[in-house]
Formats: sequence, C-alpha cells, structure tokens
Amino acid sequence: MSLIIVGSALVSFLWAGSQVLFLVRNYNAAKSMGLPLVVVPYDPDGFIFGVVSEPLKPLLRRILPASARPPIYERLGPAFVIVTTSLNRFVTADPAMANAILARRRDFVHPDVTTSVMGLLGHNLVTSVDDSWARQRRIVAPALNERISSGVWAESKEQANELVDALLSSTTTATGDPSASTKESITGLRAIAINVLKRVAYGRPAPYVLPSESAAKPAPHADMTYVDAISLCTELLLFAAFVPGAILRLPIMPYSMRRLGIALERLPKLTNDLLDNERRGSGTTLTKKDVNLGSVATPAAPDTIIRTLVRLSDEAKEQENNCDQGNQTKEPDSGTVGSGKSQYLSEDEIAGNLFIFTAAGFDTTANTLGFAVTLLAAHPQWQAWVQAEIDAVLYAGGGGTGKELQLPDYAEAFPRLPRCLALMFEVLRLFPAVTMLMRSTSTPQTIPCSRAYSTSSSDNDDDNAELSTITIPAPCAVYINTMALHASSSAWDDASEFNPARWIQRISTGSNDDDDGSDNDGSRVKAVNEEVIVDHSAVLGIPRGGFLPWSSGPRKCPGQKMSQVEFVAVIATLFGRCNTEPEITGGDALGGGAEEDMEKRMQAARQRLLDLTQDSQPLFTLAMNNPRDVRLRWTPR
Ligand code: HEM
Repeated sequence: MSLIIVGSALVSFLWAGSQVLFLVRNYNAAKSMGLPLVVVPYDPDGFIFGVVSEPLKPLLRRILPASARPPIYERLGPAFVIVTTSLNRFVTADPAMANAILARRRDFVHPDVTTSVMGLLGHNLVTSVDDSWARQRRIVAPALNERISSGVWAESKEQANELVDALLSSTTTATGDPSASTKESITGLRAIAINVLKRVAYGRPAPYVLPSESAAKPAPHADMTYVDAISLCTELLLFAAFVPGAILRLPIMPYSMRRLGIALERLPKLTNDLLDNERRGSGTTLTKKDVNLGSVATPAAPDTIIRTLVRLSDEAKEQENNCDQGNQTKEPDSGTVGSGKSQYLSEDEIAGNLFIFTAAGFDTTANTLGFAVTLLAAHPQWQAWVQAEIDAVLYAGGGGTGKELQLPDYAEAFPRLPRCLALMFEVLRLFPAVTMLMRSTSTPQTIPCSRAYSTSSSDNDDDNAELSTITIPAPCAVYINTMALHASSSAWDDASEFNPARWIQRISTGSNDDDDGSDNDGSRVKAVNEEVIVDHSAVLGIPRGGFLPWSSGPRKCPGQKMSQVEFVAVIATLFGRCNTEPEITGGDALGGGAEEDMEKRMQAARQRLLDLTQDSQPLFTLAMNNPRDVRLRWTPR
C-alpha cells in the first residue's frame, strides 16, 4: 500500500516538475519576442483543463468582478504571447502580422486540432497542406464559383419565402393579430442555411419546415439520408470528432448522441451511394474550361457542387490515365502517385470535401443571418434603411403585395442591393463567424508588424508607427483574433457602433459604369440609386489584414461569394415582405406600472436583443448562447 502511495507521489512530483520545466523553457522562448506575456501554468488544450474549465465557466463569470476581466487587448496591445506548459500561443490583432501570416500558407499551417475535427469524414481542403492542398483547391474552388450564384439565389429566395409564410401563419396572439410571436426565428434561419446547401451542394431539394422543439423525432435507428447524416455531424461536430461511435450508440446515451453515432456508422455507405448515383445520373462531361468560365451556361452545365466536384476530378483522372497508361507507380484510388503530380481527388478526398461544404458553409452563414436579423429587430432605423433599398428593387417592376412581389433574378437584383451586403459586412465585422484564425509553426518565422512593440505598455503608442518585425520561435500556436482586429478603435471610426452605412459610398453618375459589378469580394456591387460598397482599404483606410471575416491569402474562404448571395437573398426576401420587432415580455417592463410607456418597454426589449447578441461565444463558429430567447414579432408589410 505504502509502495503505491510513494509511487503515486513520485509520479506526481515528476509530472509537476516536468510542467515547471516546460513553462520555464516556453517563458524564455516567448521573452525573446519582446511582446507582453501572459503566463498560464497549465495546458489550455489539455484534457484536465478541458474537463475542469467548462463547468466552472458560468461560476467564474459570476464571481469575478467585471474589473478583473477587462478586454485583454486594451491591457496588452494588439499582440502578445500566452505562455503555457505545452505550446506557446502567439495571439495577434495586428493587421500587418495577420496579413503576412495568412499569405504564407507553407510556413503557417492549420493546427492538428482543426485537422482532426474537419477531417472527420476524409481528407479535404481544410485538413491538407502543401501540394495536396493546392491540388484540392484547384478542383474545389471552381465548384463554388460564380456559376452557382443563380441557383443559390433562387433557392435562398424560395426558402426565405417559405420561412415568412411559416412565421406569419404561426400566429399566437389571442387577438388574432396577423403577426407571429415566435422564438423560432433563429432556428428558422438555420433551416434555410442547411436547405440551401442540400439543394446547391448535393442536389437534394428540401421543403421548408419551421423547426419546432415539440416536433416528433424519428427513432435513433430510423432511415436517414446522406444530407440528414451530414447535417447531424455538422451540428454536433465536436462530439462526432472526439467521441467514438461505439460509445455514442450506447443505449444509455441521449437521443441526439445515439442518432449521431448511427449517422457516423452509415455515412461511408451513404456517401458511396450518393457518388454512385451522381456518376450514374450524369451522362455529359463538363470540361474544366466550362467550369472556370463560371457565368457561361451550357445545357450540360452542372447545377450542384457535388456534380462539378466529381466531374472535374474524374476528368482529371481520365486525362492522367490516358497520358500515363500502364504507369505502375500509381497507388489505386489514392489521388497521389509516386511522383506526387496527380491532379484528381481520391474517393476519400471527395467524401471529405463534400462534408467540408456543410461543415464550413452551414454554421457560418446561419449564424451571420441570425445576428443580422436580431440586430435589425433591435435597430428599427437600420431595418428601414435596408427596406428602402429592397423596395426600390421590388417595386421597380410594378405593384403587388406579399409573395406576389418577387425579387428579380440574381443577375438583376444582387448588384442593386449593396445595403443588404453592407449589412452582412457590418454584422461580420462585429460578430465574425470565425473569431480566431488558427495556425501553427514548426520553424521560427519572422513577420512584419504594423507598429513598434515593447513589453512596456507606455511605449505602445500608435502614433509612433515605425515598421518593425518580430520572430516567432517554434513550435508555436498562432492565433489571429478577427474580433479584436475588427473592433480596433485605432482602425475603425466608432468601432463598437453598429453602422452598416459605413460600407456604403455614393458615387457620381457615370463613374465606373464599365465595371462588371461581379467582383468576388462584393466591393463593386452597385445599386440603382448609385450607391456602392466601399473598398475598405482604399476608402475607409483599413490596412490590409484589418478586415478578415473570410480570411485572406491563398486559403481565404472559397465560399465567400456563395454566402454573400445567400445572405442578400434571404434578407431581401424577409424584409421585403415583413417588419420585425422584439416581442415585449413581462421582463421588459420598467417599473411594471399599467401606464408603462410603450416606447420605454420597446426600448428595453430592443436592449434585451442587443444583450443576447453580446452573450455569444465561439462554439464551432460564433453563436448566441440563447438563440431561442430572441423572440421576434413578424408582421406583413
Ligand atoms: C458567412 C459565411 C462564411 C464565413 C464567414 C466563412 C469564413 C471562412 C473563413 C474565415 C475561412 C478561413 C479559415 C482559416 O483560414 O483558417 C473559411 C474557409 C473555408 N470556407 Fe468559408 N465561410 C463562410 C461560408 C462558406 C461557404 C458557404 C462555404 C462552402 C459551401 C465555405 C467553404 C469554405 C472552405 C472549403 C474553406 C477552406 C478553404 C481552404 O482551406 O483552402 N465557406 N471560411
């Protein structure tokens, strides 16, 4: 017995000693960077901290005085190092550093954690590096190009119209008021985002159903489609990535976990069936040129992302086989050959990339729509501002009401709705879906800084903007904090203010009329009333690397345009047909008297919505903690 106690004490002592040594080693390495340091004597990515910190979070939030947790960037400046017992974390909200890090994809690679989570169903764009990444990107990015915009627009419009119908018909007021008082607005938007992907990515149209907590659930073992399974994995991604399927399927597990376990078990077969179906169903061959042309529609044009992906990959494989017949160095179906020059995707990579469209495209777009609708309900002046533009587009073709007033097609409508796009930019500025762009280094890297840095806070003076460099010792985890970049008061005027109009510029008639209006970052989107989205670097003076909702550099989001088209179509449909405002609940009464001033209660309800947007945290992407508390009243216009 005493031997066990002595043994355990010795192991604990050795472990604690090793942690101290790691901490000292990391501290010395971090000190050489000359940046402010924060020392945490544990491993924030470790199992023990993960288990202990989660349940303690609400308690710490309550007991710590507000003064003990001021925004760290105010105290330390835009770049600092967190010294830990495992890897040092270099955290930056410096535009020049961010720009340099994102430009160098070979020096700064995605960390292992991203790879394990996103590689759940096979290698893909997000999990790969170097030549493998370049090969996949060449095939995957064209599958998301301008060619799909019309389909995204049409499907988003249809889904949003159905959401409006559902919201307006779910009247709950006893007076028969034709308004819907609902807590399902945010979940309703999530349903749109997944349904658009079902149609555009996988070619599986889905009728709109307003999600409801009380809806009957299928048995855990009931049939599921590929898209059902993939949506479930995306919703519960961390469980899917880290909890073994056999444990998820145990009868004692909660319903959602069991269903997830079944989904994981069935996905390989569901994926094979989907791909077989795709190959059997398509008799025409799409060339790379067709796809790259994007806007050129041909009768053989694919209208889904999966079709493009499979065709481009199969085509590359066929070409290679023709050129390289009999080459025995090829590993069957691996997508790589001995020389490493293959251009096609392996079956595993096709499966992985199909998953990544949902994993990368669903939560990001859904949460951005959720924040936007909540903010418009809290800011009626901005709702009216957006509606003025939508009305100009809707009524351009004549009269009508409700659903009869259809938005024109993508090509006609999208360029005329810059305010809707400005709304998206402003929402993503304040609530970036990806709050931390994570990278890691395995060799020391030198990068430029926007300003001179010093550990002494008195030297942190922006006016003294001499350019210098820092060297990041390796190995190191690198975090670019987009939220802090977007909230920097030295870069943005009234940084904390929600002001979509900051993105709009009036142009004089005749200028830029020859522009094609289809710039991929939306910066040329032009309205009939001669308003355009500003170039944030040139006009707002935001330095390169200062606005990164879709990242930048070679690994920037290939779904950027798709998400913009979807966002604008949904917002224009919802707010073309409806007004929304917060539901006034008992909790919004100020003083509670019967003669309570309605406007004051409405103000309190709006503030409650704003508080809900602030009460958010990055789960998979940034999301409100209590989306069902966003209770909105929708009324037809
Ligand atoms: C509002 C919507 C969206 C936002 C804010 C967003 C944001 C981002 C960001 C910040 C990255 C880079 C992450 C990094 O560098 O670590 C990224 C990558 C990616 N996104 Fe998006 N995204 C959105 C929508 C979409 C959509 C709709 C799709 C596709 C259907 C998509 C597919 C991808 C893919 C495949 C990557 C990986 C690119 C690579 O590593 O080469 N995204 N996205």
